[in-house]
Amino acid sequence: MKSVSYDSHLKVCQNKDWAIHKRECTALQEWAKAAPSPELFVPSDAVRCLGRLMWSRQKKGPDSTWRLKTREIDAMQSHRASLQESSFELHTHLSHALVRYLGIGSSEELVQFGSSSPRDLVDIISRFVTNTFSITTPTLTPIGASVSPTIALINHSCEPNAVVVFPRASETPSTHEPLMQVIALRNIEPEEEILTSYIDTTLPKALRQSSLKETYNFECSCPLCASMVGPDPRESVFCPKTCGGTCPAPTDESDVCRCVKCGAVVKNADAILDAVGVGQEGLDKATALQFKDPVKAKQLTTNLIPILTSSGLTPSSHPLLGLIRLHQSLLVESLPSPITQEALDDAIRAATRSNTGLAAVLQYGHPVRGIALAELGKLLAVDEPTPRESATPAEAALLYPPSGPSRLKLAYQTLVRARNELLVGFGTVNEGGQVGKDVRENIVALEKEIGVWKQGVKNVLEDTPKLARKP
Ligand SMILES: C[S@@+](CC[C@H](N)C(=O)[O-])C[C@H]1O[C@@H](n2cnc3c(N)ncnc32)[C@H](O)[C@@H]1O
Repeated sequence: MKSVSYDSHLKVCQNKDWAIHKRECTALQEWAKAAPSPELFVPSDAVRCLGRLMWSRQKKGPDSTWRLKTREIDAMQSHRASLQESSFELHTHLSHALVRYLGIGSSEELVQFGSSSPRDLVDIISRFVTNTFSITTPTLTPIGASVSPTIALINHSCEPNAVVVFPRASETPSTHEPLMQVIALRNIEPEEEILTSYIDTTLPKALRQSSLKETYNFECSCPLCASMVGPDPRESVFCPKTCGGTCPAPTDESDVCRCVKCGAVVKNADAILDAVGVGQEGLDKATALQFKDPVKAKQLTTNLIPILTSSGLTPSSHPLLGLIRLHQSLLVESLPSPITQEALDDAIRAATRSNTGLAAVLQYGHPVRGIALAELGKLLAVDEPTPRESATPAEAALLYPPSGPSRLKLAYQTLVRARNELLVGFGTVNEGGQVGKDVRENIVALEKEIGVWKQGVKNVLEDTPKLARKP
């Protein structure tokens, strides 16, 4: 049997957790016994988090902390009375799973959790769905669910002025869990509302709106959703006459699209619509296969990206950006050992396209941009297994990624940009989070390497005339 233990200095946490842990441990064992397949041995993060909420409601006695927490959670917004039909399935599924996890056999048994009826249970589920945050690693991979009644007071905008992150604060010893923080992405004026984004804002308006409606039950009227100005880079195609401008991508409602710069008309609207449809389907499939069958997922992204690119979509457009980002992570995950120049260069090209796309749709300092730039910078800084023989300057200018000293210089510049953005997105007080601190170390190491290289060149230059003078 596998076991996890608390560090000696985390005894306080262990004692605090104990009351709930006793119940959770039994519930997890019972759940695993009834699981139809090994992938379902552990309930979802949502069910586990809801289980903890219910056990904390069940906890009676003089412990005022639990009472306070329960009161705060009960004060959070619920949409029970106005649930969208599209979210019935999610709520029903969560209710069934929760009841099974808690081992509740009848509605009378709900009373011990402070709920008198299934209606109360739907309220709890709705509060949970409406107010939960994903817990993320320092590189923004979701690893769990969390409820913070205070942070849940913050409303949504697709153009947020703040973000919720979990940076490892500089004064926190590395063994402690990083805390949830709200970081301002720009100066926020007194009386100005603090707004975060609940969803992926790289998605086009229709998808953002449907996701907000389904999960949070409101229609967003933020400046980005209300904006009618110019094509949205999330759904745009390059000018068919390659004038440098872009055109709004065709949609089912409107297939007459013109370049905003030169007015040229997009002729292949149907082909673009088809490519977007196929791309969306492929992205869903590849995302589902990402961990189960990464080879197949990579095959899908490899085949689909050229189709969408040749239809004219810009790299910031949906679903091309999603495919490029997934492709990059699949390439990085499958880098061979020892690494080959070809695999490394492929990963760098994909990371560069991801960054180009993200820069067009996310504001400066957004944590996702910072992390993506750091990934690109780190890839560029990897020692080249077989650097290219020096080409002429004209040839070299056409080759990407560059090789040799130019590559080192680009790695350095990219990491500096990454650090500046990470300081914004994860907070200067947190030194840009764990990734910000790692990047700073990479920059220092590169400065030394570039310094050594420059010194080497200087030495060669100084020695060359003397050597040339030799008979
Ligand atoms: C996490 S809560 C935010 C706090 C909530 N407004 C409250 O008073 O408790 C999310 C809910 O707030 C509302 N909400 C958040 N942002 C909104 C927005 N931009 N426009 C309209 N309603 C919004 C929606 O009802 C949503 O389900």
